[in-house]
Amino acid sequence: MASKQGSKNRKSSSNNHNSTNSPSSSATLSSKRLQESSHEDQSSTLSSAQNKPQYFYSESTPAGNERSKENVTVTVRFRPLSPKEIRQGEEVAWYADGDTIVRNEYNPSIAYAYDRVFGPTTTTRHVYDVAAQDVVTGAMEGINGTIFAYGVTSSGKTHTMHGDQRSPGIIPLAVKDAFSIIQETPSREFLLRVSYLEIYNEVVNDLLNPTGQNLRIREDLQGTFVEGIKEEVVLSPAHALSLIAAGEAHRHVGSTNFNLLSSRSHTIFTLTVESSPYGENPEGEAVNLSQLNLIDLAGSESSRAETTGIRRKEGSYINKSLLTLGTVISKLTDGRSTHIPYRDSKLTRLLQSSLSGHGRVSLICNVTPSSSNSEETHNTLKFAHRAKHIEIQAAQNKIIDEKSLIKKYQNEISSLKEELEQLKRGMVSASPVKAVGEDNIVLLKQKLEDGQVKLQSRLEEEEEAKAALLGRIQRLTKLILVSTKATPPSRFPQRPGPRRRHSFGEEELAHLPYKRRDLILDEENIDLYVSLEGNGESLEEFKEEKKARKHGLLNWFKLRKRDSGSATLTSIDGDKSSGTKSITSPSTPQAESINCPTEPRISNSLLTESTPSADLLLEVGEDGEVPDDNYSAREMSSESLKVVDQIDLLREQQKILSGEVALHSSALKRLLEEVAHNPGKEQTHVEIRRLNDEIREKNQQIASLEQQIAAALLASFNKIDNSELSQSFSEMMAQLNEKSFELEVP
Ligand SMILES: Nc1ncnc2c1ncn2[C@@H]1O[C@H](COP(=O)(O)OP(=O)(O)OP(=O)(O)O)[C@@H](O)[C@H]1O
Repeated sequence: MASKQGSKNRKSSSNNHNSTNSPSSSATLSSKRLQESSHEDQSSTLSSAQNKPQYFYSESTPAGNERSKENVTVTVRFRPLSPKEIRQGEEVAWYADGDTIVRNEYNPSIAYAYDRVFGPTTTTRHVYDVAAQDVVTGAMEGINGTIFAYGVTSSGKTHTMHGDQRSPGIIPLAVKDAFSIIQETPSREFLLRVSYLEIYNEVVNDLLNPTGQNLRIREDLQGTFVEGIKEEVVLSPAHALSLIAAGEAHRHVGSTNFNLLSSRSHTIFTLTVESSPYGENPEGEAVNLSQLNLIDLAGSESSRAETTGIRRKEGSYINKSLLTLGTVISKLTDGRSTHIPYRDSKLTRLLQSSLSGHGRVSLICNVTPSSSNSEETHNTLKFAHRAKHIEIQAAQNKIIDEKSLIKKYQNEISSLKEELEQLKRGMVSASPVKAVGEDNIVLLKQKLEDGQVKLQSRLEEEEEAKAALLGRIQRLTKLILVSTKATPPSRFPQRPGPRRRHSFGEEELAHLPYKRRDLILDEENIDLYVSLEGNGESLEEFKEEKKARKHGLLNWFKLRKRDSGSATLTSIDGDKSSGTKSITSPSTPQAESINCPTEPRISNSLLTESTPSADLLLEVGEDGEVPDDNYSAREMSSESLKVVDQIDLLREQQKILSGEVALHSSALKRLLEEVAHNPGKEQTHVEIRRLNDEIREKNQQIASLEQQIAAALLASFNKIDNSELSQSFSEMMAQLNEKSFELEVP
C-alpha cells in the first residue's frame, strides 16, 4: 500500500513542477466537476452592492491605478500519508494531478481545479511563495490581507500555518518577510503591532493576555473589532515570534481520534502595519494602514470523531462555526443572497471585512490523500471550490486621523524635540541676578551666593528634564522601524547588517516548536519514536513533551540556555508601559527564559541534540527547509557579541527608565516646594503620592534589569573563550557598576 502512495507522490510531485498553471488546463479536462465549475464561474459574480463594505479607512488606490477586482486565491495542500495510515493499509483516494487539479483515484471523472495544488512533498516555503507572499507584500503596502488554513482535523493546518524549526510555517515566514520588506523599503518608516486571539467554543480569548477572556466583538462605524484585545508593538521577528509562542501556551488543544494534539480553537494572529514616507511628515498627510490576518482554523470533526463530553461540545462548536463559514461563502458566491449571515458565528463576524470583499484573501485547504478520509477530503474540496468564486477588491487603505499610531508617535517625537530645543535655549540664557545698590556689598554677596545655588539647582533640574526628554524621544523613535539603509549610522550603531529574507536566526527559531518530521502523533508511533531516539521515555512522558511543544512550548523556553534579548522590547502603552513589563512578569515564557537562563535541560531530550550556537544564522536551503547541519555549534566568539547586544538592550531599557525617574523626581521636587507653601491642597498630595509610587516602581524595574544583566553575564560565562571572557566580563562589570552608579536616584 505504501508503494501506491509512493508512486502517487512521485506522479504528483513531478507534475507539480512541470505543468503550467494555466486556466486552460482545466478546460482540457472533460470531467463533470470541471464543467460544473466553469458554469459556476459565469454565474457567481458577486455584487459589491450586496456586500456593503464595512470599510473603516478612506480608500485610495495606488497612483493612477484602478481598484483591481480579484478572486480569493484558493490552493489545496496534500499532506503525506502518515506511518500509521501506511501501516493500516490506507490507500490514496485523492491526488494532485499537476499543478492545478485534484483528482479522485477511484473515479477519475471527479476532478477540481484550483489556483494551485501542492502535492505531499511540497515544502511550506514553496506554499508560502505561491499562496502567501503576495498577500504579505500587499499588507506592507496598505492592502488588507487574510490567509487561512482550512481542513479536517489532522490534515496539516497547524503544520502549514505554524510549522516547526525544521519547516517554519506561513506565520513565521510572513513575520520574517514583513521585517525584510521594511529593510528593503528605505523610503518609508513602519510601525508594526500584533494581536493574537482564539475562538474557543464561541468565546473570544486574548492569547497575549491570559486575563482577556470572553472578549466582546463590537461594531462601530469603522467595522468590527474585539474590545479590549491587547496589541503589542513589535520590533523584530524574534520579538513577534516570542509573542506567538507565548500565546500558543494559552491555546486550547486536545487529543482526538485522529490527532493527539488537535487544535480545538480557531486562532487569528493579526499584524497591523502602518507606514508613512521616511523623514519629516507634515501633519494631515495620509498614512498607510492595513491588517494581515493569519488564521489557523480548528479542524472540522468527522462523524467518526471521538465523542467524550468535552470533545463533543468542542466539536459541535467547531463544526457549527465552520458550517457558518461555508454558508457565508456560498451566499457570497451565489450572487442572489441579500442576507449574509456573518453574525451567526464569531469567526465569520471577525472575518466579515475580509470576506465581504476587501483586501487580498488566500485560502489554503489542507487535505489528506487517505481513503479513510475520502469523504471529508471531498467536502473540503467542494468548500474550496465555492470559495474560489468570491470576488474581492484590493485597495490601499489610507488614513489621516489620529487612529494612526505611527502618526501619533511622529507628532510626539517632533513636539518633544521642540521642547528639548527650548530647554536648551533656556539653559543658555539663564536669567541674570538683579543689580542691587552699590553701597550694600554684604547684601550683594549674599544675593550672588543665593543666585548661584538656585542657578545650580535649576541647571541640574533642567539637565534631568533634558535626559528624560531625550530618553522618551529615543524610546518612541525605536518603535518606528526604518530600513538601516535609510538610517543615519548613529541610529543603530552596533547592529548587524540585514539578514537574508529567508534566513531564520537561532533566536527566531527558538520560538518555533522543535518537532520530528514525518511523525504523526499517535500512540501507535511510540515504538517508532523510541527506536529512533534510542531512549526509554514512557508514552506519558512522550505525550507530555509533545504536548508541551505544541502548547507554546513552555518547557521549551525553560530548556533554552539563553533567549532573545528582544523579549524585553517595549510595549505599546505609552509612558507607563516601560518596556520592562514583559521582563518582570514571571508568567510569560520570555520572562522565564531571561530570569532562568541556566536552567538545566531534560536529559534525553530531543532538544539537547540540536541546541545551536547563540548567534547562528540558519540559512534555509533551496527547498526552503532548514538543513540539520546548520545546528552545529560554531563561532563561539559571536556568543560574546550576542551577550553584549542583549546587555545593550537591557541598558537601553535602564536609560529610558532612569530618564523617566529623573523627570518624575524633578516634578516631585516642584510639587514638594508647592506643598510647603500651600499644604492644604489635596490634589497636590495625590499627585505626590502617585509620583512616589511611579518612581518606586520604576526603580524596582531598574533593579530587576540590573539583575538580568548580571544573569546574562553569568549565563554567558562558560560559553565564551576564557581569555576573552575575563576581559569582557570585567569590562561589562565595570560598565554595569558605572551604570548603576549613574542610575542612583537621589
Ligand atoms: N505537509 C506535511 N508534511 C509532513 N507532515 C505533515 C504535513 N502536514 C501535516 N503533517 C503532520 O501531520 C500531523 C497532523 O498535522 P497538524 O497537526 O498540522 O493537523 P491539523 O490540521 O492542524 O489538525 P487539528 O485540526 O486536529 O489541529 C502532524 O504530525 C504534522 O506534522
